Amino acid sequence: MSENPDLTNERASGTFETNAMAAVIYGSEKFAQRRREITEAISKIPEFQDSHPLVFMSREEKISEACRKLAVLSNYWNSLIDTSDEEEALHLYREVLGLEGHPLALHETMFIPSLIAQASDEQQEKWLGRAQRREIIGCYAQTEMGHGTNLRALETTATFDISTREFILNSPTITSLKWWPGALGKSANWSIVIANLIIKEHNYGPHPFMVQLRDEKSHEPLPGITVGDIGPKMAFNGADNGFLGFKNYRIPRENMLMRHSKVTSDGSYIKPPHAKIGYSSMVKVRSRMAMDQGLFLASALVIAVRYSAVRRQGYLEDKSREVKVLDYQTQQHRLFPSIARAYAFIFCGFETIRLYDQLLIDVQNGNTSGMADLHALTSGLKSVVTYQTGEGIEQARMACGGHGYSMASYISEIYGVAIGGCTYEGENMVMLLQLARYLVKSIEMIQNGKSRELGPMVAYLAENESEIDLNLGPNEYLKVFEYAARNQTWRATEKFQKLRNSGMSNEEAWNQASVELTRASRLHTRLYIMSTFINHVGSIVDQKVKGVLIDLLNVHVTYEVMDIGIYVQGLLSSNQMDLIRNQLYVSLETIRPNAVSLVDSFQISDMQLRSVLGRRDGNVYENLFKWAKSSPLNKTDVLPSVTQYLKPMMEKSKL
Ligand SMILES: CCCCCCCCCC/C=C\CCCCCCCC(=O)SCCNC(=O)CCNC(=O)[C@H](O)C(C)(C)COP(=O)(O)OP(=O)(O)OC[C@H]1O[C@@H](n2cnc3c(N)ncnc32)[C@H](O)[C@@H]1OP(=O)(O)O
Ligand SMILES: Cc1cc2nc3c(=O)[nH]c(=O)nc-3n(C[C@H](O)[C@H](O)[C@H](O)COP(=O)(O)OP(=O)(O)OC[C@H]3O[C@@H](n4cnc5c(N)ncnc54)[C@H](O)[C@@H]3O)c2cc1C
Repeated sequence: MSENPDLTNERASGTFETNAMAAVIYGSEKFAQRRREITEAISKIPEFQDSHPLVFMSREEKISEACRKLAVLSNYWNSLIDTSDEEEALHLYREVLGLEGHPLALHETMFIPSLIAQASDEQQEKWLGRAQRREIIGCYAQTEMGHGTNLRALETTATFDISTREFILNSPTITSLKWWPGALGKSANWSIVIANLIIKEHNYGPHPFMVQLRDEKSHEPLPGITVGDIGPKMAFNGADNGFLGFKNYRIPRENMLMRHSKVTSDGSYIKPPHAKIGYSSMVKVRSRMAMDQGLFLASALVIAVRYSAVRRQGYLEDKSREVKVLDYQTQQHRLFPSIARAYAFIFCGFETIRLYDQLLIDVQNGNTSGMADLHALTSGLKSVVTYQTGEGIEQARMACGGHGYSMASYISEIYGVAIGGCTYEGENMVMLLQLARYLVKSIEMIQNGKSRELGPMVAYLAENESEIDLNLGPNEYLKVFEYAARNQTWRATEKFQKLRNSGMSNEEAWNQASVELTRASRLHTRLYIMSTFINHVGSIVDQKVKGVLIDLLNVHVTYEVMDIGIYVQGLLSSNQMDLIRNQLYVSLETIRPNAVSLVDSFQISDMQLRSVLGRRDGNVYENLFKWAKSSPLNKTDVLPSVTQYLKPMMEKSKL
């Protein structure tokens, strides 16, 4: 079937090459090209296709389907990608497995990175290759039923038995059961387990241990291990998140991951170079989240924008034909700022991934000085990005009207998976408060006359306000954001200090200032996102691409400033606010002809999107009907439930 002419026309109105834009989105022409090649190669392998639509499958079927594809994938892995390239691997996983989770997701995202960051050279020699070759499947078991946030209260213990030189693992209570780890329930046979290290009755706090859970031949749980699946979730049901308990389960001393902290055979403890170095796997995942969430948001927008260009409803001036709903200003206001955010998040993602890779090298060389900065940055970024991604996906769903609510759109599944990011890798409020600690410390440095020692990301906190001339473009909007973030950070810090100085405990003062503190963290992070977007656009060479991205940046800066209006009342007059509002409306119109091309540029395949509404060819209606007919409920005209219950009920009512 040929392409829907409405989409053909939209594509013809684009002013730039989508391949050139994809090169900007994905950081290089080479990688954008590799993504296309991988997608093309996968499309020719029939076993990678869903055996039937995932949305009609039960959980067991989803997990089985994911395992089937992983088994097929193992035959093609080396021929499809450069296995040393993490981004290629991720693209392959996304294309083949989609986003509903699978038994290797945590193996790749946390188990292997933990071995790289936490295992000594000898331990890597023993386990890393096996993990990378997928001879074993691992997970990351940290969260317990009773505690996920407050790691200092974890209850699982690893007690050193000096006589046998083993650790004895125990789960002393119900609440100490590990709860949530992905792939733990049914798939993983090894795990990195975070447990309190106890030597001679002294608790040294949470440390990582390499623990075998299941027999490598029979896959049966080993004696002393209780393990299983925690049941269905809001989404992500292709993953077997699990529970895990230990009863006097012994592992050799050499199974504590000892790159940083160490326990010698005589039970001596050697401290790590930084107290929080064991938290690196979390920082690794957080540093990826802006990218991953940006792609979740992008997926929902591809669906909503393409569909809005083929969906016709109502009239504007021309009464001879209904308009594309994408021509309504409300629809543009609902979708275009999110397109800008998706671009911005991906740009930020590349930046934080690079920063993590650099930090890993620094830490391996004994330099831990960058840890606090990256922890603060990624804590704020994961919180803001996951929240705004959730908002953007939900707006995309509503923008598709009734069909958006159908699983045929697939947007609800994208939403369910993405929104999990607000919780996993540190609950958002908690992580905003981690960033707030860093911001408060920065203000205290300024108060103590140490402004010069501030890092580049917080230097603006020490600056004075300057006049704003909004006609000058994005950098002036950045100043508006700096003003808002600076003002709020000072106000929140002063509130905290005032409460503390009034005699309140540090903890209670912090708690009573915490809503204001989280607001400061959000503004600081949104400033970082805007500034990264501006810098990125500034570095683009292709003039056509740059021109469109400047238009998109204009949508971004005007929308973001309008969105934080309450924080800039002291800086901007109501006339200036009106000016910005009008600039936003103008920029929505400017970007309109490029809307479809901007989402096409994400180059997310139909196979990955799984959306009837978001099909690249725009042939929505005939496929929607086909999809509905394939619903299991339509296998027969008369359901057994009708025969068994409704018919007798109706018959009875006739009497
Ligand atoms: C290659 C191919 C890849 C293929 C991949 C396929 C992918 C497929 C699709 C994937 C899609 C989805 C994947 C889903 C994956 C889901 C993964 C989810 C995994 C998890 O959730 S794991 C569990 C995560 N848990 C958490 O995040 C817990 C949150 N809590 C904490 O982090 C901490 O407890 C805390 C809140 C930070 C507090 O810690 P603590 O009490 O110890 O510390 P204090 O508050 O007292 O702070 C002390 C001091 O320490 C500083 N600090 C804290 N953390 C760090 C750190 N990480 N680094 C540096 N410094 C840190 C803190 O700032 C304080 O400093 P200060 O005293 O203020 O100077
Ligand atoms: C899809 C998914 C996958 C996961 N995968 C894994 C995994 O692979 N491995 C793993 O170990 N874990 C995993 N987890 C667990 C996850 O990391 C935790 O659920 C998360 O860190 C939040 O911790 P919690 O559940 O204890 O929340 P809680 O801390 O109980 O949060 C409840 C509420 O209390 C608030 N709160 C808590 N502490 C504070 C505070 N100090 N100040 C202010 N407010 C506070 C929170 O903001 C929140 O509103 C996963 C979770 C999900 C949803």
